[in-house]
Amino acid sequence: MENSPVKVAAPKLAVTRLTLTQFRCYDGARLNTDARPVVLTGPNGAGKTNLLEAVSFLSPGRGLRRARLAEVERIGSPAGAGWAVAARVETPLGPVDIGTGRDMTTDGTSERRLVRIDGHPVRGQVALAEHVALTWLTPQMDRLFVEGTSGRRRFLDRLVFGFDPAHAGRLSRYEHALRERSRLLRDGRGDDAWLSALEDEMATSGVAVAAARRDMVSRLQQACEQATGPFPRADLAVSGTVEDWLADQPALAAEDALRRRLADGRRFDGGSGSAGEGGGGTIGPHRSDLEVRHRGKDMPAEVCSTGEQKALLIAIVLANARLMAAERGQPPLLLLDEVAAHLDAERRAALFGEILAIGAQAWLTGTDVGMFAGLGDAANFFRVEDAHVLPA
Ligand SMILES: Nc1ncnc2c1ncn2[C@@H]1O[C@H](COP(=O)(O)OP(=O)(O)OP(=O)(O)O)[C@@H](O)[C@H]1O
Repeated sequence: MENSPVKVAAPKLAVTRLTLTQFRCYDGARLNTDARPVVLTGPNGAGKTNLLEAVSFLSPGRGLRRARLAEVERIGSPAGAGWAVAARVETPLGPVDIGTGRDMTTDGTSERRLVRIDGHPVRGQVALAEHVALTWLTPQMDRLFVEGTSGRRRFLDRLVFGFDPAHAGRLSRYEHALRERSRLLRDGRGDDAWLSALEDEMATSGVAVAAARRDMVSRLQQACEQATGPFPRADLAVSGTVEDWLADQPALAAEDALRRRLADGRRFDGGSGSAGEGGGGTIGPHRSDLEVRHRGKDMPAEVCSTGEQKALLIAIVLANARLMAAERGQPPLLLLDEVAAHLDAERRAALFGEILAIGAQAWLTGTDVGMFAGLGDAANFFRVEDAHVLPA
């Protein structure tokens, strides 16, 4: 029997209304909640993860499935309808109405996402990070430590967005310049001044990206140190050439060094030698990695068991939420897809206890409502059935 855990702190950031239109399996759906955690239960294929995915579109990026925008549109929806997610979000600065969806004004092949904040269109998605911080754990992330570095970089960057919304802009400027430079080098076009301008952008935003990740990892490590309870202690490090430079030289010197290395590496980066994950150059923050070790086992995360890897991820996500609550007075939204089912009763109670103590609005899914009994009346419960959301 799980005990109803610890006191409920006042949540600071919470979705209180969510409306989906032509989104995945939903023709239309509306869900009203309060700031407590949200539990969604129902059979396989009912539409639980799709609701979490809808919430994930309240932050910049491609959502928790990294879907192409066209895939998100309900199969069988009226031609040209386009999908949309609208939400009322309570924030420490007051309520915000966020609307987002695929841009249907072009030829229907657009991968551009439109964003409206309080009814006003905003350029790009970066503005979302100024209002909503969110982190997710999905079953697909069970392989985060064993797959390529890009997933771990994305995971880390999402944590950084929560503290530093400008990180999203820096990252997209860096990636844009990186792609442009690769294209010019590959095509054998591009004069010196053009390439230098792109490399200058890469040096300034790239070093800022690396510095923000280093700073995040060091603060997150401290939050991991303070963890109590049954989740494993994680040791974190971010590895990469620029990160190494930043360990013993100021940012301006690192920028100069990166600019020089880029200018010297044009011939190599234009050839096949730079192929591989991230492409377009052998050094820079597109090559960095988040390295995680299980302290108790004294082992790198990638050789830990699947269950241990999941527990490490939960430990990191909770440490991040505690850190945000302490530093910003505002924990992030937590989207925890099928997390409870994989935990034993002790860890499940510890997870619920932490969520409530931090005051985060966590969105939790599972097939069995009994798994969530430990939350007592401290959560909003919904039953999801055949693409319909019903109060439990
Ligand atoms: N673009 C789409 N149009 C219509 N239906 C879709 C679309 N994309 C996904 N679906 C369907 O949505 C349904 C619900 O998926 P979802 O992942 O939300 O289920 P779930 O309740 O989380 O299930 P599980 O417990 O198995 O994880 C699936 O049957 C899926 O085929």
